[in-house]
Amino acid sequence: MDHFDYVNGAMHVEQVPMAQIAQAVGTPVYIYSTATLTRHVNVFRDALSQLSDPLIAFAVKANPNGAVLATLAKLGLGADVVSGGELLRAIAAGIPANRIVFSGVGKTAEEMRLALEHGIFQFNLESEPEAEMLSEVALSMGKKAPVAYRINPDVDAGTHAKISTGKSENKFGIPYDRALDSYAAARDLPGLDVQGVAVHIGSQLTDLTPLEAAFTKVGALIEQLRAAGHAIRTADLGGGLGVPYDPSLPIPPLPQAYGEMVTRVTQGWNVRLMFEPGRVIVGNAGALLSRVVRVKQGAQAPFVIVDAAMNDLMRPSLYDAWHDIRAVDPVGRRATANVVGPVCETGDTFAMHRDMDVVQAGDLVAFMTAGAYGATMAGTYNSRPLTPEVLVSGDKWAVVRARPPIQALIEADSIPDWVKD
Ligand SMILES: Cc1ncc(COP(=O)(O)O)c(C=O)c1O
Ligand SMILES: N[C@@H](CCCC[NH3+])C(=O)O
Repeated sequence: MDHFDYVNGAMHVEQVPMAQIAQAVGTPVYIYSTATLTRHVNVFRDALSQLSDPLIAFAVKANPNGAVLATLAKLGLGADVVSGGELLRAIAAGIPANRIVFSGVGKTAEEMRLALEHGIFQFNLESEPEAEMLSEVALSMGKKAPVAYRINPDVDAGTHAKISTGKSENKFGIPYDRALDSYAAARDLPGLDVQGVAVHIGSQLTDLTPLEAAFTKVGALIEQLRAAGHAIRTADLGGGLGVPYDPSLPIPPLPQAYGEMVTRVTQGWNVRLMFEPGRVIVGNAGALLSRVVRVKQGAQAPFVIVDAAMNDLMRPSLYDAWHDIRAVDPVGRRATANVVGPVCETGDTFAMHRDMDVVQAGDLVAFMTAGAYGATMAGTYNSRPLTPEVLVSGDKWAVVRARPPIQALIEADSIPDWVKD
């Protein structure tokens, strides 16, 4: 978090005081650091420097903001997309189609057509019916779709159940034991060009062991597929590397250790390796800035009521996720408090019994490590407008997504005359 730090006692993002952004844009507001994004891309890329021409496809779902994507595009990243919307955002941000991979269990024919029109690098298929549909769509356009099957290796990623994707009971991928049959069927589909294998076992992983187990299974499968006559040229190892949120939990492995493991395990595979990192690129490059509305006495601890809520940052209510909460101008004292938002749900709670900076009404607080799965998962529950987003670079900053006027929420509805009468 070195680009989010205290200068003369007040928190800055690079050279810009957070208070200046709050003053100009209002709160809550997401703030991203270009310097941190750049550093993370370089660290991740350096960790893979032993590999020849890896494709690093940023998982757009982690942060689809156009300015963030354009920053990553400039740094040479590709994109892993899971919808037509993400595909169009990636392309609009300058990510070339030949660096885009399309994941997801529910791609529609329309989304397939869009991706084929743009000429993306690879579709990661997740079922046989999907393969059949893609083949038909490609044929109808006179094309062949480049595909990999995402396999489900039945490996427990050891992360939160709601973000585990590699166990046999999860909806993702094709069962490992049936993979040879699925590939054989895909080879017979005239609209497909079967080029690879893909895997992604979950997110916020804090241990490399399950990743290594999954990759080892991919390596064994590549051998079997080649023996069966498939020309496997790519292997997509997904994303999943965790970032440090809570110092009381095991510290996630660094990209360097991940890169060493990947280099070792994939030796001799003779494929182009692909990666889909999300959180590790953007997580610590963002914070959610919020203002304390009031502090209310509680039975055990005071409730710090802030103007951000579960609709702005869903992770605590959805996964009991822990985000560090810091005063932007700390007074130098700490105490135990509960931090909650204004939404009418008990789940609108960011922290309970948290030892934190003492704050009072009007103070600014920053929710750290909010650059991944923050703004992208926001909604308008309780008729709250979507949170604006700001990108900082050195001493420059810009609003990269404006706060929509409340009126826009109301005007979005149309009331038919027969309801009014
Ligand atoms: C297919 C796929 N690729 C990549 C990612 C990115 O994961 P992470 O943000 O954990 O790196 C995800 C999300 O878990 C995913 O579902
Ligand atoms: N939304 C999740 C990550 C989901 C990963 C998507 N496959 C989180 O905030 O941790």
